[in-house]
Amino acid sequence: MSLFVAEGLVKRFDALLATDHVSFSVEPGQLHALIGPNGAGKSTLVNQISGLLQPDAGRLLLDGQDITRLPPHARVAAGLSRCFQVTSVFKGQTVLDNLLLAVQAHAGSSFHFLRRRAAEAALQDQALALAARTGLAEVLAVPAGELPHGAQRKLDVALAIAARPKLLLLDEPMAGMGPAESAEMVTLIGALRREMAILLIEHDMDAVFKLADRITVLVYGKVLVSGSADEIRGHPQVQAVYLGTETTEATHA
Ligand SMILES: Nc1ncnc2c1ncn2[C@@H]1O[C@H](COP(=O)(O)OP(=O)(O)OP(=O)(O)O)[C@@H](O)[C@H]1O
Repeated sequence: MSLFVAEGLVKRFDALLATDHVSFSVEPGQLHALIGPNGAGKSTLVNQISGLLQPDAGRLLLDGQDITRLPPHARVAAGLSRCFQVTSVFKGQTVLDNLLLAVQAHAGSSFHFLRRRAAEAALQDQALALAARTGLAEVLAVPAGELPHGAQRKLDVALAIAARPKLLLLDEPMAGMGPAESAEMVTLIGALRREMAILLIEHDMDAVFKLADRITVLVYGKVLVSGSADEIRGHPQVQAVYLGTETTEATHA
């Protein structure tokens, strides 16, 4: 069974069909990338998946559960975490405090049987483990707002995986990064994909081809093609529409 299914999604903005009967699925353990030129409808689709926008038709299934009508926080509880293009950290708080808040928010009742000291120690352990996994162990005492851009994005990822998602939705995690920071983010995502399925929306094509098991290409709100990284790389229509050098979008990508 697919871990995540988008089935016949439709979203209209007046006369514009921004999502035109989009269907694709993410398999367990896979990193699935969603690419497409500017204006193809990626953000509109991601917002429907995370629950910020309601589709006009179609449905979304996560691990067999219909999540189409759930509000965003209920989707997180169901196992779908999103990392935003715009950072969601508390900038005045230290990295450690941000991690502790996130771990605590998702701990639920799991520490209720512990005494307060022991529960605090368990939360602290989880926050430190999260920092180690995401390469933030050296900057725990730094206020989040003072981190370099790349480290802020890592903190975003850390906050999203604190919820222990089944599917992690990464919305342009490399945006605004230089080559060194991008390379670090590719390494981090590469490590996470062993633990959870990932849906990656990204303009950086090198990163997409390095990381993706499957790629879905959106053009004018429609799925042009879905396939393995090799199939997409060699697909003539994809090359013409998206990877070709003749369009400004391709330069941007
Ligand atoms: N709230 C809205 N109201 C009206 N039109 C919208 C709205 N949001 C998006 N659109 C339109 O829908 C189309 C798809 O936009 P969308 O932002 O989803 O594309 P995108 O692939 O994410 O683009 P980019 O890569 O530039 O972020 C565009 O033509 C856009 O102008």
